[in-house]
Amino acid sequence: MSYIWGTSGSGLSEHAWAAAESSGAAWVGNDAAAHITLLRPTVREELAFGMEQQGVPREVMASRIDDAVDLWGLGEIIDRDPSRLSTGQTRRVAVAAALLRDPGALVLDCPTDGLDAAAVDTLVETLGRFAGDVTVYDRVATPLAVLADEQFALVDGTLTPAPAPGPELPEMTPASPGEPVLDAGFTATNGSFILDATLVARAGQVTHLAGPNGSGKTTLMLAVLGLLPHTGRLVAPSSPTPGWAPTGMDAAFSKRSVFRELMVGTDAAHARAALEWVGLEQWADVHPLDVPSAARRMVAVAAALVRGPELLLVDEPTVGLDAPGHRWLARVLRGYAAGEYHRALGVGEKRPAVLWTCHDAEFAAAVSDVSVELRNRP
Ligand SMILES: Nc1ncnc2c1ncn2[C@@H]1O[C@H](COP(=O)(O)OP(=O)(O)OP(=O)(O)O)[C@@H](O)[C@H]1O
Repeated sequence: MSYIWGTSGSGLSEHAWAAAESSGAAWVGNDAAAHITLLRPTVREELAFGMEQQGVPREVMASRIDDAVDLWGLGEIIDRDPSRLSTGQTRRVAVAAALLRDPGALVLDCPTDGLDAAAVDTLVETLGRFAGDVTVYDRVATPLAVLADEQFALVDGTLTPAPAPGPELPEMTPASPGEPVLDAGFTATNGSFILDATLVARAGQVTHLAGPNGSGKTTLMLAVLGLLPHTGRLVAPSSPTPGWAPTGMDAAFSKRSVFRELMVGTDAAHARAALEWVGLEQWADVHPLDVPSAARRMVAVAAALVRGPELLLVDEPTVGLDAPGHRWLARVLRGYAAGEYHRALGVGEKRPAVLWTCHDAEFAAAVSDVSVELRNRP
């Protein structure tokens, strides 16, 4: 296996795409949802799609799909709409579909993004057994790097032998727990999925919301935001409403510059304060979709915190982050909970609560004061 890494903005995804096109390798890009065809009503039929195009006999198709369902843990979602899955479920389906075509070579861009630890293990085992050439692109070292025969850095369009850096783990002093800002003991519904969750997020602390793919972490955030129905106890701040940075951030941007994006729902003074405090000044006049992925992630986080909410919800912000981006994120999440942004706004002492999700257990533990695990089955 070749492992190619680069910082955000180095042209990594373009390089990956070009490598796949020129070699004819099967390709799964960093946006797994873009691989879902939207032509098929169930995950089973989605998995069959590529093999149908290849003319694979029906019984061979059925048996390969059964094996993939076992391998990737897709049994619970096999009859579900493939366009309405969780982030990690979507990537599992995209990677499984690519492998079902029995390709001679594979190019994967950030393939562990959104996958839980069990799915990452499956990916490591599967690629370890894969007979053809595999090229993995990523912004940091992931568990797949151990399989690499060679590692290269992409710098100015040129590949240079160099090992990928791991995410930097911040040194942190745990924060003392304040009053509960979010107090939930509720049942929420997301399509046919029912989430039962009990959770408290306290002022001044960064709380990590853990749980396997499809366990309901995003569902919980959507219910707290009032975007999904729930019954039971849900005590959360209502003014200002909680800030939310979704994993799929690109669809959330609606303005033609970062500065204008930060002004949504607030004013220029807040936008300026968030721009400076997060450290995004150089991108102020750039269209959000033209900003490299790590800085784009910080635009999404800045847009969520700009109004100074008491509760900040951040869903899988490490997706798309390079090593410096991890350092940046750790500073922003911890600093926000410590009240640094409110001090920068000049509104006095306030300790908000931060609730976030992240499948990198080591990084999550290094950034968080407490961790709460969801164990619902899809
Ligand atoms: N738009 C939707 N319509 C119907 N069901 C959905 C939708 N989005 C997610 N689900 C289902 O709700 C369940 C919980 O999904 P959710 O996205 O909350 O999980 P998650 O814990 O955030 O997962 P991941 O770690 O993969 O991001 C899953 O079974 C998922 O398939």
